Amino acid sequence: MASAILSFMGSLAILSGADKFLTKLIYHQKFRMNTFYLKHAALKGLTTDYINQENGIFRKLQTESFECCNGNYSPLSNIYEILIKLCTSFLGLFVFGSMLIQVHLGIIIFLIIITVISYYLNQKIIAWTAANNKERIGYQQRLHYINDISGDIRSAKDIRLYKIAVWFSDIYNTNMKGIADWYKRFTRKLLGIAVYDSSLAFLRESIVYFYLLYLIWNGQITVAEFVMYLSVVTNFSSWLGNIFSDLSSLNQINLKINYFRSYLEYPETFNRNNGVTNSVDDCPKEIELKNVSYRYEGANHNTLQNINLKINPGEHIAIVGLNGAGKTTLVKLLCGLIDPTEGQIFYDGIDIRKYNRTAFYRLFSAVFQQFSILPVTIAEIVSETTPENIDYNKVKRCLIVAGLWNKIEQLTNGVNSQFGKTIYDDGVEFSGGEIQKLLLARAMYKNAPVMLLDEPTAALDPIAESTLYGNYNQISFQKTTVFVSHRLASTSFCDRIILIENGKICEEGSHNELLKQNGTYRMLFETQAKYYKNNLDKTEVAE
Ligand SMILES: Nc1ncnc2c1ncn2[C@@H]1O[C@H](COP(=O)(O)OP(=O)(O)OP(=O)(O)O)[C@@H](O)[C@H]1O
Repeated sequence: MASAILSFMGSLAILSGADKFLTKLIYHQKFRMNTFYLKHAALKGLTTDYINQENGIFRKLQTESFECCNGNYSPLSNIYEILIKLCTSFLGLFVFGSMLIQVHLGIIIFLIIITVISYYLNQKIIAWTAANNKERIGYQQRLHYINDISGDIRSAKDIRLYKIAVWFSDIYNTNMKGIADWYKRFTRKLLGIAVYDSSLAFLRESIVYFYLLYLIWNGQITVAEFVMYLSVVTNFSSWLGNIFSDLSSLNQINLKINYFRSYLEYPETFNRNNGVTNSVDDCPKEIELKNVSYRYEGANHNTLQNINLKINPGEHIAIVGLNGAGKTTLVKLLCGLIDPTEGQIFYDGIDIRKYNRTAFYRLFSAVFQQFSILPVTIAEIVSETTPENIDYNKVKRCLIVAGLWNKIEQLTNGVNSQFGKTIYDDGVEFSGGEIQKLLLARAMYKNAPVMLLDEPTAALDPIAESTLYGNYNQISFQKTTVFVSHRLASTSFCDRIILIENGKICEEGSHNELLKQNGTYRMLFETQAKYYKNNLDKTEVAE
């Protein structure tokens, strides 16, 4: 008897020690695995085809994937812990099972049946949670959004001027109430299952208890053994229950890993590791669009429809049109951020799908309306390279032509000043127009053969704008340029103006040719000119 009790106590100590030791041992491994997969998730996001980033399904998978490996309690880091728990549970099951088998095999079978029933009862909670999770996540997303935006400097002005705080506070309360209701329903479900679960545990304990009493009655075990076996039964049931719940957790993690895998394996359609590179040099080549149409994912009509356009090497093109006409979409097509849904685009006579896309991007310097600037030094932003590789004279030249040098000169650290205060307390903040000049300097530094400027002057003051037009020849020297603008007068220095209307090229020619056509361009131009002229006339009359 003493040996049985000793082996019982020893097994308990070994199992709990093994569990603690292994859990500590994997701590470092968990961290390594998290960072490894986080890096892959980030790399996929950074390098995936641009079109994937515009795709709702991809973005959802991306969010799920980051959640899967972010933090010490993420599903991926739990794998190790669960596997260790499973090992110790199996060991415990084996140790206590071998003790119980000496009493009666039927007890083991009975305990397994009770545990399986309890497991299926608990599966009901998991199924309920899965079915109602979308609702809970919705509340949480809205609450997170408000939490995030409350500290976002970009929204701070609108929040104050449009009384958004009051509005958001109502939304906050509604969602807090929604989530509290959700947890109330969840708890009710949990309690319902807990009643059944406790009844099962009671049934289990009673039957085993009476059976062991019966054995004492018959003189088959002593009172001391009775007490020990009671404890063995509880331990056996607990290890068995752990195994079932760990297997269920592994199953759920498996689902999340499937999301992660779908994200990492999300199809990439652009040529990356192979493809043509021989036309990618400093010399601009002919660009031709043949019957190009483009439809955004989920849209019910084409944004661009059957575009045919040839841009000669070194030609300066202006693209004009009303809001939503498709100008930016055309620019994205030209530089290969998106591929036509119909038709083909050729660069130097070769379909751009055949190019190595990474090399192809070297052909373009672009300034988009939506920009991204990293919190690094001004020189690093302009040169897009590390400090040891920066050509500081070139940085200066580009900043002068972009009209930003006077501002940079006044900064204590000049071009080595950090941009923005998101990371550096002493970072410098720029106005909208100054940011646009910085982006222009960056585009010039890249010195690519094709320059794409999508409304580069929208935020510039009249003098800065006029200086830019004056410098345009210098900026665009020996380059093909595509200049998108709503200021029609500014397009007159371009060789050719393309007017896009309803996704099609409606008018094409020089400024004077388009005025003579008496069409939409003339109407738009006169509408804009009239505004300036009328104001000027009024001022002169007043004088
Ligand atoms: N990522 C997108 N997903 C779905 N539709 C889009 C997307 N981007 C643009 N669109 C749609 O395509 C149309 C053309 O957009 P685009 O940005 O090309 O117009 P634009 O001529 O540059 O307009 P603006 O002068 O206002 O800048 C718009 O009606 C817009 O709703």
